Amino acid sequence: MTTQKATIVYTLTDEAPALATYSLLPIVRTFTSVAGIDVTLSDISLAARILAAFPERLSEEQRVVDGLVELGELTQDPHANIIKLPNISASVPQLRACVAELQSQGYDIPDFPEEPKTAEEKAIRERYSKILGSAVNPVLRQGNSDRRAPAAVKAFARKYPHSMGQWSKASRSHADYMNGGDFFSSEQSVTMNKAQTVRIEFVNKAGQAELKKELPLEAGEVLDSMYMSSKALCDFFEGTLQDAKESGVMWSLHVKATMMKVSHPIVFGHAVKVFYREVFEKYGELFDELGVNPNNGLSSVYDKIKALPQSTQEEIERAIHDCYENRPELAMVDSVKGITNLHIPSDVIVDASMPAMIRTSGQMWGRDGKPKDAKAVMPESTYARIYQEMINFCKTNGAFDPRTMGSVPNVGLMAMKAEEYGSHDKTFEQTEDGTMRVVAADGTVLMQHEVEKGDIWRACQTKDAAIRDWVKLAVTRARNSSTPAVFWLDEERAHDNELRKKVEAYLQEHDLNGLDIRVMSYNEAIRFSMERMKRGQDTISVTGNVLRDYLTDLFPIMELGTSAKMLSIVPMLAGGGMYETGAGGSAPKHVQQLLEENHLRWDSLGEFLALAVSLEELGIKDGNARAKILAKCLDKATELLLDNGKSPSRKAGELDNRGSHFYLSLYWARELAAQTDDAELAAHFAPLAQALSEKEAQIVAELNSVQGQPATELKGYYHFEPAVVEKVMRPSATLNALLGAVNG
Ligand SMILES: NC(=O)C1=CN([C@@H]2O[C@H](COP(=O)(O)OP(=O)(O)OC[C@H]3O[C@@H](n4cnc5c(N)ncnc54)[C@H](OP(=O)(O)O)[C@@H]3O)[C@@H](O)[C@H]2O)C=CC1
Ligand SMILES: O=C(O)CCC(=O)C(=O)O
Ligand SMILES: [Mg+2]
Repeated sequence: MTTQKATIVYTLTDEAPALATYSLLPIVRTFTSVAGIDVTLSDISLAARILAAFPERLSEEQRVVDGLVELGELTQDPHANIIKLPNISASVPQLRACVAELQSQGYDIPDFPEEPKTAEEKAIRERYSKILGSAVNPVLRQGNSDRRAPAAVKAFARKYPHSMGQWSKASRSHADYMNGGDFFSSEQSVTMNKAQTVRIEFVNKAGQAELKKELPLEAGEVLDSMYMSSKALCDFFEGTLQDAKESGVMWSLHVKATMMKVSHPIVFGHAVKVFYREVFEKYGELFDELGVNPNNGLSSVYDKIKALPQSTQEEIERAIHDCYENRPELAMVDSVKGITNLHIPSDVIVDASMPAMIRTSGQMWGRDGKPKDAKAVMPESTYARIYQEMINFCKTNGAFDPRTMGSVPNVGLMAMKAEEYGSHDKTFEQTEDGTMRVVAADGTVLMQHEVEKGDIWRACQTKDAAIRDWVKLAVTRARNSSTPAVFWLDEERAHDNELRKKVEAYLQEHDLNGLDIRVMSYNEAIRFSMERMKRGQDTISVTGNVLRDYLTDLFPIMELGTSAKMLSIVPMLAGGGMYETGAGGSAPKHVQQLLEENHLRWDSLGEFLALAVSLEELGIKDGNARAKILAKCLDKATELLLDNGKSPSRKAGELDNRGSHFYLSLYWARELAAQTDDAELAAHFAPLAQALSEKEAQIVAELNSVQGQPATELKGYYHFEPAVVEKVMRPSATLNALLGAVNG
């Protein structure tokens, strides 16, 4: 019944969103096929990316295509239409767990070499380093970011507000950050007046220069350099621990070891070594021999000491426990299992963890499973200050009220690996004292820092084309939403001052008539936005990459209870579109619940919203009228789903992810059957709408009755067996049969 051919690439990722895909994708395909749209699946899960990196070690049947490479190329195609679900940005412990699982399934994948020595190990490590941390998003995000809560979602949150913990003026929770010696205090920044290749060099105390990296830069590109003093960092950690102990608040650490995948694990490692100072002092040499790496958290100690005799293991475990006596109480990730904040660097990720804390009256979970006031330690003061501002605001004004509060959408600079996002290959942990410097092609020293052994030095680059597009996107968003926009650019930051000049210049390229566009420092910007938000007014935040990440969890979690309900669009520089689903992650806790009681509380609202925009865009670009109708009806279906309370519940036995997908298909089919723009399309969906309506009770019963007991073993966590997951995620024979009948 169709004439045009178009493709949406839907990503298969990890954990909860991957499970949800097994239920949602067959539904989506049933609908899109009538508009001649293929929805193809591209596997960019952690497991697939590892398998794709070692083809020569796998048999023909075991080999997989490198989905990420393919998608990376696709981003350069003006017709690209990609729906991107959240994926694991793997920490080393996650990567190792995935490797072990693949090995146990018979894949001859090499171990991750922690400290590569031979050439072969170094080559293996090199391949793994491309998979570690935030490795997918920077490749796919070939455009800037436009994240906001659609009107229907905001209206729903106002009508049915999520719970918000009360804030007391007496709360002792606060953010703590360095007052010197951090990246913020040392940042330098230059804008290239012409294209050239600069050199990053280290000059030792004897005056010998060592080339660390050559960096080809474009004209107009902004280059920053900065360092964090390891001494200042460790003194800071010690000070915060003593302060927390004396004042009786819990201690917690919030970093982004996945996205800042080189610098933040080192910061995390210092925290582990300072917290467990006695243990590392006493067993340091033994730990070195065993290959303990504190950057991987205390789990690395537990893991490596398994090789020791039982009595030594117990002795070390006792020493660990003794530390808890002298240190403040440590925030827990899982108090039942005794997993602390310092166990694994990817368990507490600042963008999600700080808003969760602020939403919970500024409290985190203690050893006894009870919520308590906490000191939130975020060493880098550049961004930590905004959290203190929000905490101050809540202490003064009480918790935000989702029924009345306004919205803070975000336009984020992220294209072409902007800012810290792309700093990984330009981050160096110093091995001796000396000078790090950036030297221009003509020999001029552009920037330099005196550094000491252990300091973390990094450079960040931001391309002019990305900045120009970001300014354009901000103006477009301000115009389309008739909302004031604030560029968050700190007067105290060297980098932001370079950006300020460009923003001022590029704004002149646009018609600003009637728009309210301002530039403010971070503290001023967040206060301004929160004051307006409290009065029910919206303010667009236009920010750099890290603030984009932080704010698109922070504000949505206050406004909507979760960032899963965000519309997250990446208009790519080459003309294509990527539609991210939500703004959060892959929710590992949800998988645990599915395994324990066969209930998946993952909310696919982000997927629904992304799909509607993806279809609409296809409709416009290809002149595909049916795609436009599908998009319009999908948006209506999503609104109905919200209004009728058909989102997943958190409790087993009630409607879950699968049930919400059923309702989406029911409402979508009804809307299509009822629309009058395309009679053939209406006739096509009328029988499905009728059948789904008639069988509603039966289907819901089939979907809910499987819950309450453990799900079938998925035969893997990172690399589960598709046939088994399909069975678990599609338990309603009635629904499957009805969808199958449409597909013929
Ligand atoms: N875009 C991407 O690819 C991103 C990937 N990640 C990756 O995700 C993993 C987990 O990160 P983490 O920081 O724990 O953050 P998550 O966002 O995955 O989890 C935090 C909590 O947010 C809630 N949540 C998030 N998404 C949904 C959803 N769709 N439906 C319902 N609830 C939701 C859940 O709360 P509750 O448990 O209370 O239901 C969840 O436990 C990491 O491996 C990280 O690297 C993280 C961010 C973005
Ligand atoms: O790439 C990542 O690791 C996560 C990114 C993220 O959290 C975000 O973009 O919101
Ligand atoms: Mg984020």
